[in-house]
Amino acid sequence: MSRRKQAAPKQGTLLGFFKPKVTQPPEIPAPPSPKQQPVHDLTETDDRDDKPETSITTTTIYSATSATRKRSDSISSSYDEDNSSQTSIRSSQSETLEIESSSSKYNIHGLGYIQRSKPRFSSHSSQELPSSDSITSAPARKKPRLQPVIRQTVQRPAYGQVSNMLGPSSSSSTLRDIHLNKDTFSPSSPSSSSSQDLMSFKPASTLARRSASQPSFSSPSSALYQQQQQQQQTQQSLPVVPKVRRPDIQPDYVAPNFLGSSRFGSSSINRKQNQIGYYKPPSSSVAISSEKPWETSPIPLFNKTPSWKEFGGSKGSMFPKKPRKTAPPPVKNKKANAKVEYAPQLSSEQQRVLDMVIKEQQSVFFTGSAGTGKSVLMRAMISALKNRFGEGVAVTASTGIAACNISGCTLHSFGGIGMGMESVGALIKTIEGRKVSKERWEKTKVLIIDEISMVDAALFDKLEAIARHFRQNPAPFGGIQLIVTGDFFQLPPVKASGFAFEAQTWPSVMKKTVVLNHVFRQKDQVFIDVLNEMRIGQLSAQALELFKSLDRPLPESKIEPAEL
Ligand SMILES: Nc1ncnc2c1ncn2[C@@H]1O[C@H](COP(=O)(O)OP(=O)(O)OP(=O)(O)O)[C@@H](O)[C@H]1O
Repeated sequence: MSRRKQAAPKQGTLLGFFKPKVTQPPEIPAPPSPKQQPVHDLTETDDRDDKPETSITTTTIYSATSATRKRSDSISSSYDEDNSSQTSIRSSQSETLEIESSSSKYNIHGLGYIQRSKPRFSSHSSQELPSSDSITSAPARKKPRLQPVIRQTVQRPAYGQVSNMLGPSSSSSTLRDIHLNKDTFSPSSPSSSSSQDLMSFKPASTLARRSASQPSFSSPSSALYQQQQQQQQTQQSLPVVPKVRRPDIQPDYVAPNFLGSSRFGSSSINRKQNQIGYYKPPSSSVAISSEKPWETSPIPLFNKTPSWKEFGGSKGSMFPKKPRKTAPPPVKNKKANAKVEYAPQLSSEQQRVLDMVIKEQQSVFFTGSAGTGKSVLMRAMISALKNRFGEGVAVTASTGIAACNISGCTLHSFGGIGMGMESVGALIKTIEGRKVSKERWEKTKVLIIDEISMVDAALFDKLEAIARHFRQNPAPFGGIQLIVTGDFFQLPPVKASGFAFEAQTWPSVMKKTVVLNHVFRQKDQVFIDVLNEMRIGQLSAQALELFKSLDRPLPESKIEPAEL
């Protein structure tokens, strides 16, 4: 403290030439010797270095003094209205500022405030600043040691406290002026207007390092100090809001607490301790008298942080999801194991064919004209065969569409032969490389082929040889019961190697052939007879007259008739 008082401005000292109305650039005084260097608060702010600082660079001094001048101008502008006594305040405060700026070469934090804020007016011209020549001619000095900027613990005064700090005649001062001052200085007696009191200003950083617990405006006579005391008393007198445990009655809606969600990275929060159940009244003057504030509070209480399970969603999801149904037990082959219940009322001829297949277990080829119920009979057979043999029943067709109609696969896919263009030996090698196809040939007991009219003879012979090879059975088709249906009067095979019934192995395989004659699709017997004659390509005279009687011009349409 005693050292700080020695830093008062004196004529002829380092700061003496920074008078407000100097018009010529001041000369740069020679750097004082260590012995002449005034001792100031630097030793108090930095305990590591008790040596007086002599390494003030010229630039720092000029910047600091220039800034100080601006600061003093802005402050003095608040006083230069009609109070002459404040002139001394201005000058003394200005000197104090200069002292602080010059003695504390590290007063960069105070300087920063000045540089960011524009002076409200400038009564001093730039001629007061030293010229660049004088700066360069200044002797080189030791590089200053930068001090860390200590954050102020001074409580920022409210707007209404500005006048109390500066006195009754300082109503024109603004918070900005106080803001500039409070970062560097703390008035020990703000209400005093004498220069001596202002000279006793202390750097706020020094006060902050001395005691953080002491208020910056510690004078009991300070209005700010009194207001702080009143605030503390008011806070102590406020009612204590009790912490409410989780109520027994759950509210209808529980808002999600996003902080408790692991999605936001706070999954480590102990949710038991994260119960909000804690009602804070909107106004501190309102106290809760009820033991169950959620019953009387108009504000809905979020009594508990719901977990992601309680909220009905997955982790990180804020929307409830439907409970997932329990998965059914795994089934190896659902299609094969499922019992097919298809038992239409079959005609007598249909039933006879079914008995030949099921009871007599013979390979049967049944055919018939359009609408005789071949597909209906086939479905009934599949149902009966699957219920009996299970996975041993292979349902195939010559085309994909026909296979879909009976819930099967193509004959090529079943055999694992691709396009089936290679020789039997090559196809056998191909199948041997496919474990699934090989096992299928070995395990199949009944092979169903629909739309046999599109299967060429060569393919039929290849399949028969492949079956005998993999089943190691010299019987026709390796002992597989063959159920074949189709109408050879309908679509022929794509490859013109002959129909399937023209295959060499066809007679040995198909022991039974049944022709269905009852047409279910049409009821007009004349029309049925004409269709049957057209099916075999032998139209009678009556059929020709009937068709000619139907001859008429087609209505104009964009749809062109298909060419068969
Ligand atoms: N036993 C039956 N009782 C009653 N209606 C039947 C019977 N069998 C088949 N039908 C009906 O006859 C119609 C033709 O049957 P389906 O399609 O099986 O004949 P299709 O021989 O397969 O014909 P297409 O050769 O043109 O494919 C269908 O409407 C079907 O419902």
